[in-house]
Amino acid sequence: MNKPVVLVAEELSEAGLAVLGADFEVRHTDGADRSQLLPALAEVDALIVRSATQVDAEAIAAAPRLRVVARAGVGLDNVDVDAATKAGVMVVNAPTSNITSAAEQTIALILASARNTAQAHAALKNGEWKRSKYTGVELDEKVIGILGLGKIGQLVAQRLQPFGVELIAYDPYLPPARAAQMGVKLLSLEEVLKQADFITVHLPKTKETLGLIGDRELHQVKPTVRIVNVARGGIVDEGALYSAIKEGRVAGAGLDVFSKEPCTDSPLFELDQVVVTPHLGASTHEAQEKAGTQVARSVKLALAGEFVPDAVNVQGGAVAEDVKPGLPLAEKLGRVFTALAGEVATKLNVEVRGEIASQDVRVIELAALKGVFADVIEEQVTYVNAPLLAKERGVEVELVTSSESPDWRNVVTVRGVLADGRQVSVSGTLSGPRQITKIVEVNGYEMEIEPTAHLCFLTYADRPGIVGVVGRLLGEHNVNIASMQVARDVKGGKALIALTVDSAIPADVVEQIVAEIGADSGRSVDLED
Ligand SMILES: NC(=O)c1ccc[n+]([C@@H]2O[C@H](COP(=O)([O-])OP(=O)(O)OC[C@H]3O[C@@H](n4cnc5c(N)ncnc54)[C@H](O)[C@@H]3O)[C@@H](O)[C@H]2O)c1
Ligand SMILES: O=C(O)[C@H](O)COP(=O)(O)O
Repeated sequence: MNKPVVLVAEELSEAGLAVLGADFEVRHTDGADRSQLLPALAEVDALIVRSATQVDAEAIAAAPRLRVVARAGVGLDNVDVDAATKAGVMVVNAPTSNITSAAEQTIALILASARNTAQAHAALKNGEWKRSKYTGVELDEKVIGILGLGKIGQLVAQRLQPFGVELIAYDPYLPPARAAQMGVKLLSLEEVLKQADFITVHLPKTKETLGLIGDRELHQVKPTVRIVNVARGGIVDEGALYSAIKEGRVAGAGLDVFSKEPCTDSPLFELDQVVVTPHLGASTHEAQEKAGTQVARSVKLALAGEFVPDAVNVQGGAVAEDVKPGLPLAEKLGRVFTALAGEVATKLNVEVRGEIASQDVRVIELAALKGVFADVIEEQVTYVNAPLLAKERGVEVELVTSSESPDWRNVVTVRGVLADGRQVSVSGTLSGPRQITKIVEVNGYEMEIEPTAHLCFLTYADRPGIVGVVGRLLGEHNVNIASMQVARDVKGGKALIALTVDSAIPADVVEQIVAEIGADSGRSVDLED
């Protein structure tokens, strides 16, 4: 069997490659070069990138087999997550892998900017002993303004605390109490701009943050302010920063990131007050090892069809161990549901009852939806795009949970209303120490059958002789019955036959059975992939 192909489009640590191991065919390309990247994507199952590869809609469309894009780092501004979601492609990152390195790089740039370290170093190596020119400022008793008090902003705050600084921050999405716990006062952007002696940026690059620190904002700051950006280029407008420094409205800057990268030529480079590094925030051995191994583990999980905790475009959080076995069960129930319904429902309830219902079981809803659409949609259906497919088709989906489950430890039910108002339901459980998957209810009839590769359900008016007719017709068409159960509401009422058979029952044979026994409905279900 061919091994899944993992395309590594930027440098990945040896440790990351080692985690991938021998089960994958690992290919390499230069992701920054479109003419190499696009053709290389044609056969890949997974793509691993850092920040230099644009994983846009065009790249995703060039990869028909793609199942996961893994960003070996934090920022996802180079990945079109919406396009990936529509294509059913999971996107993962390594959200904590390089935050310490980025925070340390921030401290380095703050200090370098305060003490002119880089400029003095360059001058001295050039034979110039200039002490007064490079007189700097202390951090002690200064006000540091942090824009974005998230993971990195918080680490920066912790690391600055011992310098005797006052910490203020702008982050409208963080509760003030959480900031106060860290000794940081949350203020408006305007107040931070007015009060800060140093401003350090730790925001994601989004529509709101692009150009957030522009000309207007740089007219509000102290002329002694130094601005450090280790987040993303463009959050601080480069043209506005250049003018502000030139005009003496800003004292200096430390920049690790640029609006267009690689950036080897910028008016800012001409200014002695500006210290720059080429996007080195995450470039430490430690961060790269963590990023590489984390994304490699995520890629393995994703290609094994398992839930990936670091996936950014899958609803629900980490999956508890006792919830995991419910995923293949729910997916099977979703497939049986659609086969029984013969159409996509207008309203779907995914019910989880029993012990596991006390956990976060949103992923069971996803698995059921994945099953519901698996056999009716041409494109690949995954945990990623299943909710989107439901939304696009106007299917209302609700997750119902209850710790009460009278008959079974845990039961999952997929219940739906069809366009004509009919209701269809199927329930299943994992039974016994071997956790065998069983269907325990169909359309209100109790039963116990294993959802093997080929199933058939017939609903008819209860009367003698029906089982014989079904057996004879299947025998005549060489379909071997593995198991059969008959359930009914009341004697002489409505009855249901559930069959497991050894081979698929051709549609015309089902029709013939339905006709001969005068069944209300007959549905065959093939769960074999
Ligand atoms: N230079 C590097 O090598 C390097 C390394 C790692 C991360 N980064 C970048 O650093 C930045 C921060 O990363 P993080 O892991 O701390 O992210 P994070 O998501 O943990 O934190 C971001 C913070 O910004 C806040 N925020 C979001 N939008 C905002 C807005 N419009 N106004 C004000 N606050 C807003 C959020 O509430 C959050 O607290 C990202 O841009 C990331 O890409 C750069
Ligand atoms: O967002 C990130 O993780 C950092 O900016 C690092 O990017 P890099 O992996 O390209 O160094």
